Amino acid sequence: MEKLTINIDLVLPGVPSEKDACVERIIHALTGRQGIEKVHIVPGSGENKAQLCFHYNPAIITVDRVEKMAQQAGAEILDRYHHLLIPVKGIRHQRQTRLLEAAIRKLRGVLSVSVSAAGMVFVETDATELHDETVYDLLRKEGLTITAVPTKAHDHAHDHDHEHGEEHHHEGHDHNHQHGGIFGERTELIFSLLCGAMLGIGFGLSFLPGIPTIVPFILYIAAYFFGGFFTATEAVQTIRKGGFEIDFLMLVAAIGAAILGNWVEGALLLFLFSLGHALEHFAMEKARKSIAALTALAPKTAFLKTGDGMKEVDITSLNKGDVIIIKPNTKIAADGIIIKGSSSINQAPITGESIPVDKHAYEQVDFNIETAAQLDDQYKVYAGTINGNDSIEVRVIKEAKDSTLSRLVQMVNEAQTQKSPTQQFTDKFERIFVPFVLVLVTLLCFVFLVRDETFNESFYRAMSVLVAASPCALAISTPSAVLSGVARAARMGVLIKGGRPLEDLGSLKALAFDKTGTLTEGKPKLTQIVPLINLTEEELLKIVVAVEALSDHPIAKAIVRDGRTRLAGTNIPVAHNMEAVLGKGIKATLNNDTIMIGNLALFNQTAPGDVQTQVKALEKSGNTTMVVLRNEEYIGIIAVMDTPRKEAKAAIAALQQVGIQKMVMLTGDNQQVAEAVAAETGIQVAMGGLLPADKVSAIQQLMKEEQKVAMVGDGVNDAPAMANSTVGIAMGAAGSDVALETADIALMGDNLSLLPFAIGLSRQAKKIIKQNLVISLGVVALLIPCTIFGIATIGPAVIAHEGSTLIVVFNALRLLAYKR
Ligand SMILES: Nc1ncnc2c1ncn2[C@@H]1O[C@H](COP(=O)(O)OP(=O)(O)OP(=O)(O)O)[C@@H](O)[C@H]1O
Ligand SMILES: [Zn+2]
Repeated sequence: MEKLTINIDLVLPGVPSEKDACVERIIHALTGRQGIEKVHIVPGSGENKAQLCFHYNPAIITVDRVEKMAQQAGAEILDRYHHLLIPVKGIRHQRQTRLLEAAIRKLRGVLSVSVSAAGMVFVETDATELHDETVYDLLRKEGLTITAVPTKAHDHAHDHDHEHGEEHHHEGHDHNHQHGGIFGERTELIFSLLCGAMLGIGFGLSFLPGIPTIVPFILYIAAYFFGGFFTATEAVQTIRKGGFEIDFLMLVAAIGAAILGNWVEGALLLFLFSLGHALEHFAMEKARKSIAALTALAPKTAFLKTGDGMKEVDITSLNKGDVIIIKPNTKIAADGIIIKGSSSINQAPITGESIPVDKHAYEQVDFNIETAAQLDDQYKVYAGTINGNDSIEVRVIKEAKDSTLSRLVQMVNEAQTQKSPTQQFTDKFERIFVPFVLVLVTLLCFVFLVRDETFNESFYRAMSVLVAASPCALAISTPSAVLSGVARAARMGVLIKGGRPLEDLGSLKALAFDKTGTLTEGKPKLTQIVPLINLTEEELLKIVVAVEALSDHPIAKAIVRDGRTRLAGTNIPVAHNMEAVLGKGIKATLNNDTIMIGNLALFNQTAPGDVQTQVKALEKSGNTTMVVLRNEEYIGIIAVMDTPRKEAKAAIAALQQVGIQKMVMLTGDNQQVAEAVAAETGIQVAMGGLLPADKVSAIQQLMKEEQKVAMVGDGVNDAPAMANSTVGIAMGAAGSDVALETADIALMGDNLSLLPFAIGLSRQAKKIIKQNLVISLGVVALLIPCTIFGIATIGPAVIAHEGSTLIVVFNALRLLAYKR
């Protein structure tokens, strides 16, 4: 049996993560084919992307063939399953999203669908049954405008041009369908105000003597028209789809009032209802615009270097490898590596950190564009960030659509379509509650049969109860808060991938941290070189640097960097056959010697007593210590020391303040160092000497004690622990695609101080969601008995109903202004 691992994004380019259904599909498609025994996912960690691992029998099938099969299956799946993320305009409120979802779901070939009230439609389709165009057409038929060329999570280069054309082609004609109407976006609000005006004037005139009764009557009819126009259009649309919602019921109530001769009351009802809706729509639009503002961060054009001059080009026409010139104090147009000049760059638009970061040119001229994303942050710039006072030249390493900013915007857009647990609960509640209300209202219409009252009175009571019991506020209470929370976080450089992580983060009490790179800088310094045999420090260091040069562990990088400086000028030999021993050390061959470098565990604690004592002594003083073995001989000890991040202590204290009770550090480093760092940063519990698998069990144990636990890490050797926690939080995600993709919450900046902000914001969001539930359910609970027993009539019922809807929306909007 042989194994072959292939990066998932090579077989399924553009698939957002290994959790995507398409990964399951490819595994399913390939498992059991002749010669292939097993296919499974190897989760990504650090800069290693997630991979597919194929276990195949080389006697039956060649490695080339396996690879071909994987590529082919991947292409077939991507051809077949499309993920469409479509930004639209014209969704007016929460309820409409459910109708839309239902309508889209009815199309044959739709696998999943989710619509956010802020105007983002996510559809997963089986393209053999359904053309993307059909989905777009349906959306247009529903009166929506598609505001941008839909981004496809699964991007096929070949059908892109075609789509572009189609989009433009349709645009002009869309406008007729749009809700807007003659006064543009504000039409609904203006109509409702007109309704109110007509009603007011008519009502006033009805008291003046000498005015024929027909005049106020005509004004009331006009008020009905303006107040009922949108409500009626919507009700008709809903009924055509076989649904039926509060719009229809409002209309029935208004028409009922008119039939009974109570035009004033009916018009008042329509006025309040339409005004409430217009304002609700207006408020949601505000949250949506806050997200849309992110997209506007990137400049539209770039200055492309051409020979000795430059020309302004559209950023979409930039290719990897192009060189662009960034003028002082302008926005950077693409993700890239600085190749000339140095400048201090304001990365706040992406990372939320307002202190500019000094960056300079990468010395090596012809670097590999494909792996350049892994270079150190000091050379890397991001689209959307702002250049300081010096001009720089940047080699583009990502196309516009793949830039960190584009990915961020796309993920924020996706996040809005993910329903939170509370919203799932309220949706479910409504499904049970609404039929119950309808039965109650129907019964109430017939009260006049058993009580001494007129049908009019019974009908009125029934209508008041109906208005009182409509759960409009409930429906929007959670999505509005999630939307505002996600939008606010994104502006600070914190990506929250939906309502679930937002709510979880807001309710957790325990946090686990990775040490290296999370609580510490992750850039240790070489502190000790101790030869154990007759070797000079220099000779020992040469061996160590040669071996560690093959590893990309942060410790290895540190040893190589500092070692090279110390050995400046001398020749460093080249080692071969590197093998990493997870969480313990490495092994390699150098001049026919086998060299092993690692902690005591690597040698199963069999190192001689005096070596152990020396190691323990070094560890006591906070060093991460490694023993060097040549063949059978212990030849030396080297030690490195990492420094805690300067913001760590304050961040931990702030976390305690926002109510995180338990904070634990998990590390592969030795217990002494773990405790030293814990003491310096203020963490209560330090657990050292953990292998990645031990970190997972530590998380599981914590979850048993605390229910919800977040794991904060940098994605290097802690991805499995992050995946097993309630919420995985990645730091420094701007520089690491993998961290950005796999985490539930990503801090774009490499700075811990965003964490208390994110947690504070989530707590606030959670609090607001709770308040909103109490308000919306409370009003309904109070109003139902009040209307049944005639304490409140339809007028107050409408006011309370619309009022509570507006209160919850505006309550949620407070999150947009959340300050740390
Ligand atoms: N390339 C290497 N060279 C020498 N020692 C190594 C190497 N990789 C790992 N080790 C040893 O194994 C230990 C655990 O490594 P591991 O990668 O699990 O954790 P870490 O990076 O030290 O800390 P954290 O778990 O907080 O990220 C290290 O402290 C070191 O002693
Ligand atoms: Zn395997």
